[in-house]
Amino acid sequence: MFELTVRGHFDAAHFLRDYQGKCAQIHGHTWQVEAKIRGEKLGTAGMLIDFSLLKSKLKEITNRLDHILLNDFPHFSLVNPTAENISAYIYQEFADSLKENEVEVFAVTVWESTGAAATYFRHE
Ligand SMILES: Nc1nc2c(c(=O)[nH]1)N=C([C@H](O)[C@H](O)COP(=O)(O)OP(=O)(O)OP(=O)(O)O)CN2
Ligand SMILES: [Zn+2]
Repeated sequence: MFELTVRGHFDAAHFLRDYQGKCAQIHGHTWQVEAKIRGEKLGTAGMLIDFSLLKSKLKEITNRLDHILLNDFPHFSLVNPTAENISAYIYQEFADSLKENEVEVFAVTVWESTGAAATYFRHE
């Protein structure tokens, strides 16, 4: 089994509903995103899947979230734009974008700051 890792980032504002504390106020983060892909079969070039393809697909997703107020983004109108919910959103979108490829999106981690991150992965 092979595991590949690609990283991206986006800058966005958010505020947390149902939350007592400073994060209930609008504020921003540079969100770092890390996605892990797993698979067994290498192609003839010796690659599981091209890093450039993974990075461009991840960028297409992070670009949707870049320089916006996350609370205005349709997906986050019902669920709070926490690191947890953002990692689950990116996981699902990334997995959908790779469904034609013989790889599995294993996990997506979203770092809200250097000291705090949330990871989404599917429990077997
Ligand atoms: N489990 C989660 N907890 C919190 C989340 C989250 O997404 N998941 N988000 C927040 C806030 O967005 C907040 O911006 C981050 O809070 P906090 O780390 O307390 O604040 P700072 O980045 O300013 O860090 P300092 O250590 O206070 O400088 C809160 N919790
Ligand atoms: Zn925040």
